[in-house]
Amino acid sequence: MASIAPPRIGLIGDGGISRAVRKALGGAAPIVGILARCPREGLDEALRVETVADLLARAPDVIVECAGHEAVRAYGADVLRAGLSLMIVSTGALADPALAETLSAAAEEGGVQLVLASGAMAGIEGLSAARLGGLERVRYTGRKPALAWRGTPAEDLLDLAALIEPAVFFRGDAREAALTYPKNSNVAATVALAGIGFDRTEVELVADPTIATNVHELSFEGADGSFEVRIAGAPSAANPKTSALTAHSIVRLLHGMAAPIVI
Ligand SMILES: NC(=O)C1=CN([C@@H]2O[C@H](COP(=O)(O)OP(=O)(O)OC[C@H]3O[C@@H](n4cnc5c(N)ncnc54)[C@H](OP(=O)(O)O)[C@@H]3O)[C@@H](O)[C@H]2O)C=CC1
Ligand SMILES: O=C([O-])CC(=O)C(=O)O
Repeated sequence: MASIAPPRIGLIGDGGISRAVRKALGGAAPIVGILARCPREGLDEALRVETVADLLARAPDVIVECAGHEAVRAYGADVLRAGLSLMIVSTGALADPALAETLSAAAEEGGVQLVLASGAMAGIEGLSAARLGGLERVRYTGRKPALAWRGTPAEDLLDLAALIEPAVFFRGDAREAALTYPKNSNVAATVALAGIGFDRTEVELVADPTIATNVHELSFEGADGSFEVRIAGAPSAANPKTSALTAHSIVRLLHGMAAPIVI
C-alpha cells in the first residue's frame, strides 16, 4: 500500500527547541542538516551547515526555524524563494511589516507557504476560525516566573529577584510586545496574526514570582461567541523561558506532512 514518505527536514538553530524537536521526532523523519553558526557540543558536525545555501543543498522538503527573529530575517526569504516551505516559531519577526511583506512575496515567488507554528499557545485554531465570523476584541496575557524575564527590558522596569507578588510591566499592543520582547512575546504575535492583527490585539506581560510555569491567557469575543483559553505550560528543560509545548507544536506539523489522517 502506498504511504506518504516522511519529510526530509532542515533545521535552523541548535538550541532548546531544535533539540527538543529532534528528540520528539525520534527518527520518525530524517534530519538532513542543521544550520548552526559554530561547532556545538552534542551536535554532529556531519549534520551542521553554516549557511542557508548549504542547508538548501542538502535537499530538504521543509525547513524549520527554531532560532529567533534575526534568523527569520536573515534566512526566511531565501528559503521561500528557493521553493521550500518554511515553518517558524519566531512569529514575532512578522511584527516588522516590511519583513512580513518580503516573506509573503518570497513565498508567492517560490510557490510555497510560510507556516506559523502555534508554539506555546493553545486555541490558535479557534481564534483563527472565529476571525471568519468576525472578531470584536482579542486580549492576551503572558505570565512567566519573575526570573524568566531576566535578560529582557523587564529588568530595567522591575527588580525581578526582589518581587514577592505578580507585577504587570507591559500593557500595549502585540506589535510593541513582539518587537520589545522578541524571545518572550511570540505567542502575542501568533495571537495577533491569527486574530485581529498586531495593532488591535491587547497584550499584558506579567512577571510572577508565585508561579513555576509559563501561563498564557487568551480571551476573544465576536460573532461566533466568547472564548477563554488559559494554559500553564511546563518550561522546557533546556530553556526555562520557552514552554515545552513549542517544540511539540512543530513536531505535530511535521507529523501531519506524512500522516494519512491529519488533525
Ligand atoms: N512561538 C512560540 O510560542 C515561541 C517561540 N520561540 C522562539 O524560538 C526561538 C528559539 O527558542 P529556544 O530554542 O528556546 O532558544 P535557545 O536560545 O535555546 O536557542 C536558540 C538557538 O538559535 C541559534 N541562533 C540564533 N540566531 C541564529 C542565526 N541567525 N543563525 C543560526 N542560529 C541562530 C542560537 O545559536 P547561537 O548559540 O549561535 O546564538 C541558539 O542555538 C526564540 O528566540 C523565540 O523567537 C520561543 C518560545 C515560544
Ligand atoms: O514559550 C513560551 O511560553 C512563550 C514565549 O516564550 C514566547 O511567546 O515567545
